[in-house]
Amino acid sequence: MELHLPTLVVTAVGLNVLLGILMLVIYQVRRTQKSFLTWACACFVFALAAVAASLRVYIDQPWLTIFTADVLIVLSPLLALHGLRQYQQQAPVSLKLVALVISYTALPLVLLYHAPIHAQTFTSVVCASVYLFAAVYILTIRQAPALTKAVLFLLFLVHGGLMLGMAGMLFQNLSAAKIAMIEPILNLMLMTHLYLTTGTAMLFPVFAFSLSEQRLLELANFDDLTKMYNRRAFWERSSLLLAKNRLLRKPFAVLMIDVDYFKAINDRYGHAAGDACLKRIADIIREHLREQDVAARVGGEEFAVAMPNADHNQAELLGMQICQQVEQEKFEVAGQKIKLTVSIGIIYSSNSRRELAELLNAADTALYDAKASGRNRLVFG
Ligand SMILES: Nc1nc2c(ncn2[C@@H]2O[C@H](COP(=O)(O)OP(=O)(O)OP(=O)(O)O)[C@@H](O)[C@H]2O)c(=O)[nH]1
Repeated sequence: MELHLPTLVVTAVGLNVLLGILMLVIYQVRRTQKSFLTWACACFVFALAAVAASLRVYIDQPWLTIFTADVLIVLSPLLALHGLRQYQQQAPVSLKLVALVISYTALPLVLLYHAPIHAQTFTSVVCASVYLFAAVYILTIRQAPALTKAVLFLLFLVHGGLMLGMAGMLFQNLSAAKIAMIEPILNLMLMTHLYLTTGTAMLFPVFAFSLSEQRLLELANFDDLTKMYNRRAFWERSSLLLAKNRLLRKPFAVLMIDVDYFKAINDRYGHAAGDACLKRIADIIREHLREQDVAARVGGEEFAVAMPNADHNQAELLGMQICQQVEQEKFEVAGQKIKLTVSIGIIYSSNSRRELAELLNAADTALYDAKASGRNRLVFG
């Protein structure tokens, strides 16, 4: 295959400058998202690096075409990674890691830049490490949508592998004569590197926006503490299930679950301990649900479960299991063992004819009765 490296370099530089400008425009609109500014810098730095490196053929100034170019080549993915960290943490992120890697890169390059092949081998190893680190890092971004995450992971992984391959080839052929022999392969690798960098940069805005979209959905539907549905999402989902069951004349049950004397737990052990208990109770509820059940945290220390197509015994069994497990559990918080109980009100509709609001009110009344008659029990409404 005929390689037109100069054309490709010009295209890559042009695209990265354009991408950098695009990120700057986004940053103007979203001043709070510093990551766009960092990604813009990464694009400009990459374009500068490509220009500096390509001048090698025309001028003999190794401090610029090798030392400066190689430092910039390492700086670009480091900045991209820094932007990802800023986006994930949504808080100021220290530049320590960037400064550290750049210092440790620049120092050996001061000694190596008069031997271009050695310098290029070293730079490839550092870049490979940064890309592989970024691949692992992207997997830790929990709330990222799976597809964008997988594509970015693959891009970083392939890029890391490519850089390692490049370093390996350069290392085995350290003499200039041998390098001339493998030049077409090196050029191909360089081309792939330019494509991969530009492709990755293009993905950043997509990644950032899909992450915000995902976060918005999470905020709209999920409770932050327990990761259960919130009251709104519970209402939406159980209304649909109830309507479907009504058509099929199938039964429907609702459980309202409330932690007993929870105020005393907060007062005695602190709010953080209370939070940890709520999280554990949410897990206990989750562990006993059937696949089709919908559970939610509908109030401070109140949970609800909708059980479509469940008979009376199944609703009672779920209530008993939750009651018993909470009672048996020793909630370990900050080295202390806390005992808790829950009260449960259950309402059962054999043909799902009642409205959701009516069922929830009836389950609430049953819960009130469970509290009034001594707590740590379940009562059917
Ligand atoms: N830790 C923590 N506490 C919460 C949260 N939401 C509500 N609470 C607390 O839950 C407690 C509920 O207290 P009450 O409604 O008086 O009920 P209780 O003490 O559980 O008593 P009974 O329900 O009558 O058994 C209050 O102290 C709230 O501050 C939360 O997200 N985290």
